[in-house]
Amino acid sequence: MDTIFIDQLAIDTVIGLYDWERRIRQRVILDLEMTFDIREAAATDDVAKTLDYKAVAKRVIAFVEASEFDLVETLSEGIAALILDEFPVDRVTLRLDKPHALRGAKGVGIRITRERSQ
Ligand SMILES: Nc1nc2c(c(=O)[nH]1)N=C([C@H](O)[C@@H](O)CO)CN2
Repeated sequence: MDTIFIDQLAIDTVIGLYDWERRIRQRVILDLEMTFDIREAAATDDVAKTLDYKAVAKRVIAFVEASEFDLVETLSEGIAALILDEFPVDRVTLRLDKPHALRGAKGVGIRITRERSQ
C-alpha cells in the first residue's frame, strides 16, 4: 500500500499536566503517515481521487488548536481517530513531538499506529 505523509506540522495548543501548562499554548510537531492507494489519482491526475493532504492538515490543525488535553497520549489518539473517521485511510502512523517539554532533551512524545476497525 502507498503512503501519503505530512511531516513536521507545527501547531500551538494547550497541553500538559501542570498548572503553568494550562495557562499557555505550547507547540507540538506532528508527523503523519497515512496508507492510501494512489494509483487511481495518478492515472486520472485528479485530486478528487486521492487523499488531499491539505484537507487532512486543515482538519488536524483545527482539532489540535481547539483541544486542551493533559496527556500527549490523549491528543494523539484523538488525532488518529479523527483521521480514520473522516478520511479514506485504513491505517495511520502518527508521531507527536512536544519539543519544549523536557529540559535537556530535543523533544519528547509518542508514536502510535492505528487501523480502521473492520
Ligand atoms: N507519558 C507522558 N508523560 C508525561 C506527559 C505526557 O503527556 N505523557 N506530560 C508531562 C508534562 O505535561 C510535561 O510535558 C511538562 O513538562 C510529563 N510526563
